[in-house]
Amino acid sequence: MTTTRSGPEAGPAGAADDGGDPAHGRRTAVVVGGGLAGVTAALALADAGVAVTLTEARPRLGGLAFSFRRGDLNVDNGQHVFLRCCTAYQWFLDRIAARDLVTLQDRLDVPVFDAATGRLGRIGRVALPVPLHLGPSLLRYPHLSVRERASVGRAALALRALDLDDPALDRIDFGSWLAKRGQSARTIEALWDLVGVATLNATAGESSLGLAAKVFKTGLLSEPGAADIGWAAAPLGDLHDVRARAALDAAGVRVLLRARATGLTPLTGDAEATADGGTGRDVAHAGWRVDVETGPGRGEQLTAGTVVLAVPQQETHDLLPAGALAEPEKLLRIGTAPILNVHVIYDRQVLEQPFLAALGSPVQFVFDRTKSSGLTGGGQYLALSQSAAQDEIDLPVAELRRRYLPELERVLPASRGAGVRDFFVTRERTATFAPTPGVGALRPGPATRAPGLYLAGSWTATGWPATMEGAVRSGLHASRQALSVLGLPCEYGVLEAA
Ligand SMILES: Cc1cc2nc3c(=O)[nH]c(=O)nc-3n(C[C@H](O)[C@H](O)[C@H](O)COP(=O)(O)OP(=O)(O)OC[C@H]3O[C@@H](n4cnc5c(N)ncnc54)[C@H](O)[C@@H]3O)c2cc1C
Repeated sequence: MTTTRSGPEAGPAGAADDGGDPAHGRRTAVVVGGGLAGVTAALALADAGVAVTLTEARPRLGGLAFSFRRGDLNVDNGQHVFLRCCTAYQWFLDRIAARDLVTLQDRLDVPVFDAATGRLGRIGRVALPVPLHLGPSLLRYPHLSVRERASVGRAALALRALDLDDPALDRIDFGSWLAKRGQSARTIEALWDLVGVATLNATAGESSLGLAAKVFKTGLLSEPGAADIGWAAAPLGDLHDVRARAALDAAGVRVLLRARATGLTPLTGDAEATADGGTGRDVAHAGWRVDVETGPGRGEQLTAGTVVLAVPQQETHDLLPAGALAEPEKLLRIGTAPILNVHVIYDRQVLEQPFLAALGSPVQFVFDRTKSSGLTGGGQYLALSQSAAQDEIDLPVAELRRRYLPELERVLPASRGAGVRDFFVTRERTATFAPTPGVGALRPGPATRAPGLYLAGSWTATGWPATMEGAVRSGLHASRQALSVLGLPCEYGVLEAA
């Protein structure tokens, strides 16, 4: 059975004001998708006085950044980090009152262990202006020769001179660009890819120079503290689900979980005429009907003046009404890339630091998740974050176990002889959009040609790779566009930062 709820009826406080408004129904919104982009858009719209319904297909909020229970353990689907330059994500943490659930380094410090040589190096910063702040750690970096270290400085300066607004950068691959600037294969592996694979989810050769330049310029070459690393000190679900839900409830957003949007239809009248014709955003429209499946044979029809689609690109393509984008098939050409997480519970402590990066091994980054997972009993819980994991994402657990336990013994000598209490993996096959050269031309902005319909998601044109920062920014971009059309103020200056 399908029930119908209009936004003003369904909406919380403030919605009733629309009853006498000639633009009845316009100050109502449905946000489809409860990942970081959708939650952000819902909060921003609600904060401006719009009556919002958020509809999420899964039984929880948080999208791709979530946690789940495994026995007594809280497990993150994948290790998530942010940098101090991720101003929008930190705005989000403040908005959902979750700042107390993250840790942010006082000063960038990444221990890098080379399993082939047994040497430990560090990437860190000192109290000097950019780019000198990285100079001392680069000079001491043991994983590169003196000549290679000198070449890094020259490439960094060339990178710094790039204009991020130049669309030509998107058509060039980062690996070729680095090679042309004298970066050896070893320099790319031991330095550029160390950072780039984790942030872009692709090697330099597979990455758009535009996206790589965004990461390195913003993170390493803008402010001295920009690359200080932060991570959740609690299960991701405590932030992106529990606290986000509390913030949405407090803002009066109606949240529907297990509620998959299955159709989006312009309401009859003006909207029908404009949805496929691109007749301009100033044409009055009657709004949208969003069909939502809430269980077998059950559903709701939501109506609203504004709709924000904050779902992945494939789902967006399938929900978009005809004519909403000039070339909707472009969305299907945005590829995806996997991330594998390998979880190991040892019977003792084998890693002293919060995290470690590895070279000379398939192991990429190892994080200590003992405290945040709630593990008790004196053991240690390590999560290996393996980006750009195309070759491993479908391997059986037993094979991954055979591969990774010996590798961990090479990377973490203290794990030799330690007992393994549990070993499991989490696989995210479509963890991010693939940051391949040319992807920039495929990513749409927040506005569509259909009045009142906006797009959000880390895959939209934020300038950022697929990150929590990009997701939050996309939600803010979409809501800012919507609010400006509605004539409502949007007071978040955070978009101008970074
Ligand atoms: C393993 C892993 C590690 C990562 N590591 C990092 C990291 O270290 N740092 C970082 O910044 N980023 C990281 N990311 C990327 C980051 O998690 C994402 O970019 C971000 O969370 C995407 O948010 P989003 O809201 O754009 O999309 P999503 O999270 O995909 O949210 C979309 C939501 O829409 C819902 N949905 C889909 N279809 C419908 C429908 N028809 N109706 C209703 N709801 C629907 C989905 O269930 C989902 O909840 C990582 C991602 C993964 C998977």
